[in-house]
Amino acid sequence: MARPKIALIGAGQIGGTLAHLAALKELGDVVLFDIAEGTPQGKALDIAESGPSEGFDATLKGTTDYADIAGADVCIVTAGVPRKPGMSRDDLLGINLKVMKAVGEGIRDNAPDAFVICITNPLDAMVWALQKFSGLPTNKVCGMAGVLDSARFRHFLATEFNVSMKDVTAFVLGGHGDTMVPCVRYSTVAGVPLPDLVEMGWTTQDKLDAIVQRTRDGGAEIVGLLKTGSAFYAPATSAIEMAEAYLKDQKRVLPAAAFCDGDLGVSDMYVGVPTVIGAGGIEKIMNIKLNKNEQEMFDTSVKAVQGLVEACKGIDETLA
Ligand SMILES: NC(=O)C1=CN([C@@H]2O[C@H](COP(=O)(O)OP(=O)(O)OC[C@H]3O[C@@H](n4cnc5c(N)ncnc54)[C@H](O)[C@@H]3O)[C@@H](O)[C@H]2O)C=CC1
Ligand SMILES: O=C([O-])CC(=O)C(=O)O
Repeated sequence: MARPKIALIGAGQIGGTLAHLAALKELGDVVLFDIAEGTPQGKALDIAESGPSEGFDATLKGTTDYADIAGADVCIVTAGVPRKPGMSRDDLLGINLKVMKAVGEGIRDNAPDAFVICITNPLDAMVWALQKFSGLPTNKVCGMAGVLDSARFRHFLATEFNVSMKDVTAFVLGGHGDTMVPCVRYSTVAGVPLPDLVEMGWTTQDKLDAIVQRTRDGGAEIVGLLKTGSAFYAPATSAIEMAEAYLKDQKRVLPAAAFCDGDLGVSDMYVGVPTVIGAGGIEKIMNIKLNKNEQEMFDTSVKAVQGLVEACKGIDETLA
C-alpha cells in the first residue's frame, strides 16, 4: 500500500521541523511547499540525506507548485509570518489572512480530501478563515494550539512536582492568545486533580497560579529569548501528534481549535476545545462542564477570538 502523503504548506522553522519529524516517524511521504524558491527544495533534500543514517524510506520533495500537493492525506499549514518581541499574535492578522486565502485556495484545488491542521497565527481566526477559503468540511479543518499549550502546562507542572511528564495530564482551552484557559480542575497527576494536590501540600496555590500564568505567556517567553521568531520544536511536535492521530485512527483525546456548532455554548466559530481525533478528522467535541469561574474565563477568550474573526470579515468581504 502506498505511504500516506503529507503536505506541509510553509517550509520555515516549523515546516522544516515538521518534515524532519514526519520522516523520522515514517508517517508518510512529505511534500514541502513554500513561495520562497529554494527553501522547500533545500530543506527536503537536506532531510532526505539524513535518511540513510536514520534508516527511513519516506520520500521528501520540496516545491513552489501547488500541483505537487495533489491528493495529500494531511496538510499542515505554517505559511505566513511569526511575531517578534514586542508584538502580539494578533498583530499578524492582516498579513497572515492574505496568506490563508492563497493557501485555502491551493488546498481546495489540489487536496480537497485532506485533513488540514492550521498552525499560523493568530490561530483561531486563521483556521476559521482557512476553512472558509478552502471550503473543506469543518470536521476536516482544525487548528493546533491546545496540544502545545497543554504540553507547556504539563512540562511546568511535572518540573514543579518532580514527577514524570507521562503522568501529568492537562487541558488548555479557549483561544490561543493571552486569554487562553489552562483548566486547573481538569488537569491531573495520574488522575489526581491539581486542586487536590494543593490540598495535599504538593505545591501552593501561589505557585500553581504562577505556572498557569507562565503557560499563558509560554509563546511570548520563547519569542523574548529567540528574538528573531517564535517557538518551533514543540509546535511541530504538537501538530505531528494530531496528524498521527488522524492517519492511524487513534481516537486521541486532544485539545484543538475545532469548529463549534453550539459546543460548549459556542456557535459558528473555531476555538480551543477538547476533541477526539481519528480517521474522521475531528470526530467529536467533548462538551465538558465548566464551573462559573472557568466559564467566565472561557467566555472572555471566546469574545477575544470573535473580535479577530470580525476583523477578518472587515478586511476580506468574501468572509462576511
Ligand atoms: N499555533 C501555534 O501554537 C503556533 C503558531 N505559530 C505560527 O506559525 C507560523 C509559522 O511560524 P514559523 O514556521 O516559525 O515561521 P517562518 O517565518 O520560519 O516560516 C513561515 C514560512 O511561510 C512561508 N510563506 C509566507 N507566505 C507564504 C505563502 N503565501 N504560501 C506558502 N508559504 C508562505 C515563508 O516563506 C516562510 O518560509 C507563524 O504565523 C507563527 O506565529 C508558531 C508557533 C506556535
Ligand atoms: O508565541 C508565538 O508567537 C508563537 C506561538 O503561538 C506559541 O509559541 O505559542
